[in-house]
Amino acid sequence: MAQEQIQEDLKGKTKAKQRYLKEKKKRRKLRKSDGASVANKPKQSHQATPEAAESGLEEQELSSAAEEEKVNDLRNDSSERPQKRRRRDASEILDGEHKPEPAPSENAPLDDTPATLPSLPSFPLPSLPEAPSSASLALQGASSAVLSATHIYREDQLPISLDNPEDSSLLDLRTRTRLHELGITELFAVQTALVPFLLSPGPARSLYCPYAPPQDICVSAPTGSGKTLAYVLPIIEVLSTRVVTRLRALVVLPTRDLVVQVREIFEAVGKGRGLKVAAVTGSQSFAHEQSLLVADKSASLLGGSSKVDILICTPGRLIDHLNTTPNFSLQHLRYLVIDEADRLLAQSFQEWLPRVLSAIKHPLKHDTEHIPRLNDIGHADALSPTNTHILPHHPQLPFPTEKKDVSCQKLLFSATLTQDPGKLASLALRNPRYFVIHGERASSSQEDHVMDVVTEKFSMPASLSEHMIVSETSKKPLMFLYLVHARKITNALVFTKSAESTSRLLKLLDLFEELSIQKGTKSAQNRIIARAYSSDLGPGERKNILEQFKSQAIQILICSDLVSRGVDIKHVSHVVSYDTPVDMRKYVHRVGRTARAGREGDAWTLVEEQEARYFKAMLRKADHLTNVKRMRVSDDDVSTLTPLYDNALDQLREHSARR
Ligand SMILES: Nc1ncnc2c1ncn2[C@@H]1O[C@H](COP(=O)(O)OP(=O)(O)OP(=O)(O)O)[C@@H](O)[C@H]1O
Repeated sequence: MAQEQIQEDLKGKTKAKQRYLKEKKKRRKLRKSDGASVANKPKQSHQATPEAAESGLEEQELSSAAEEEKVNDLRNDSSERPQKRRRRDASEILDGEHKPEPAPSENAPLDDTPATLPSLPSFPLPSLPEAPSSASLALQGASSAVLSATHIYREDQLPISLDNPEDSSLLDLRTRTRLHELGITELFAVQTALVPFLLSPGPARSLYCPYAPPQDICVSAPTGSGKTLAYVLPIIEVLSTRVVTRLRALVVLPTRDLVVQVREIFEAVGKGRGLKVAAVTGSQSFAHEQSLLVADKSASLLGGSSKVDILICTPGRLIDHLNTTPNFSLQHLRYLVIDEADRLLAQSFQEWLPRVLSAIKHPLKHDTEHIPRLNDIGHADALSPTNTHILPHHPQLPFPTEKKDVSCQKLLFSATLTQDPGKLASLALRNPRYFVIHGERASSSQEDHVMDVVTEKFSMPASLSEHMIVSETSKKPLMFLYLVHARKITNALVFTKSAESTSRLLKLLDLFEELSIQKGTKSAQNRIIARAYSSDLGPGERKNILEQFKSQAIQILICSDLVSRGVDIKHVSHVVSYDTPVDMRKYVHRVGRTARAGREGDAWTLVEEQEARYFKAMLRKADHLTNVKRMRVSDDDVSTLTPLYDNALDQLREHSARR
């Protein structure tokens, strides 16, 4: 019985379900045919149909339809919403603060047209200030002395006349005659600017000028342009007027070779003028140097004692004498010359510069016990005029006691003068005056010249030709042999980076020459003579080798950078940088050993492939890349040298292995 009842119920339920499914089908059809209208159908409240209420399935169906409608509503409204949002944003900006949106009144008509906004005031867009030019940046730190430098050009030369007693160079007739004897008939540009300036009538020509102390001088002029004579001539001219011998000119140079060279020039030009010149470098015993410098070592003299008028020295030896030699005093100095100034300023050996500057200004230890009385001194001029204030009052003092300064004038010279304010400040220059010597007058404007000085772009001799050969490291010695044999380079200075590199290159060249003679490719008379020149050699040996090179008994001198600065050997026609110079200053000084005093000269740099980028960048930075021509050497160019070279290389390896 119960079984039957259950089956009846199931039938009833199945019928209801069938009815529901029919209805559902109908609705679906209707929805499909009425698709668009359904989409736009106004929103209405959903009421569950009685059938739907019968099943959970229907509820689900209805909620998804409602969802669909919501989406449609959102789509329809989407065109309006951003406008509303924009309006609110604009009012926010105008009022400067967020205002809550007013609630729309119930009767207010729906306004779909966008409200006209008041026009916004326009403000300039923020932008970065214009970047200053590199020129103005560079000039910012430049001193007024550099900006108002005197620029001179290579062609500004001044003839030295013997007929006219009043020559415009202001040189004494005796000096002019001497210059003619030495074959110098006109002043080079740097001399044309400096000699008349340093010899102008007035305090500039006096031995002491404590009340009108002279301006200090900084000179930047290319290598071989005659800077040495530019200071030698005025010093000889002014010091020749002296009565008593005092140390009045001190020339400081970085190397012994340069000291010897400058001393020879002073002696040659000053011949017959009665001035005593000495050089101290440490190549002689200290006691011997002391006996050259001071006459009296026994008593303590306020004014010091000197046997020389002009002293040329290296900084190290100078400090030794300042510290140790009794009565060696700089208080009478009229000229302090710092040649190759940038190199010397980079050298802090025993703090040489502050020590020298202090010895010029304060020559005496302020130790009253040791100050003798005026009567004991004997000579009124024993003490320099600047220091008379330390004497006890005496009515007959020859100098008034007004404010005065030391008469010493500092003269700085270099082909690569530094613009480093820190280094220049250490010199305590007095109202400095700059002189800069350039190449051709027409090549650049005055502003360009100032920029070149400030950015340390150095002038080069106009008569110099520059080349570079880029090669594999292993082929560099072969390239050197190519220059020597195929390019016939002779009277050459060859620069290497180290004493080791120097001796290996020399050995290779010697072996190659020997093999050439053995194989009969050259005669013994045509053998190229080369020597090494480095600081490893003693002073006597160095002097000897330099003299042989000057007399052309040696054709190739392989050397370190010891002789890259200042050394003046007239017949050097070629310079080879076997190892690339590490900076532009070094490059300028190396290549400057040739093409001196207007003569022609060739410079070659051998650049290893991996260094080429750096080397070119260095030249480009100095605006000099276009001046250095690249030369390509093919295998064919060196084919005749290669077998002997390989042979020489094998022998060199064996030689090195034996050592
Ligand atoms: N007025 C002149 N007439 C002829 N020759 C001169 C004159 N002045 C200098 N010389 C010669 O020019 C050469 C170079 O001079 P100097 O050595 O003074 O050059 P520099 O400018 O000091 O070079 P560097 O910067 O390389 O030291 C020397 O041989 C010198 O004798």
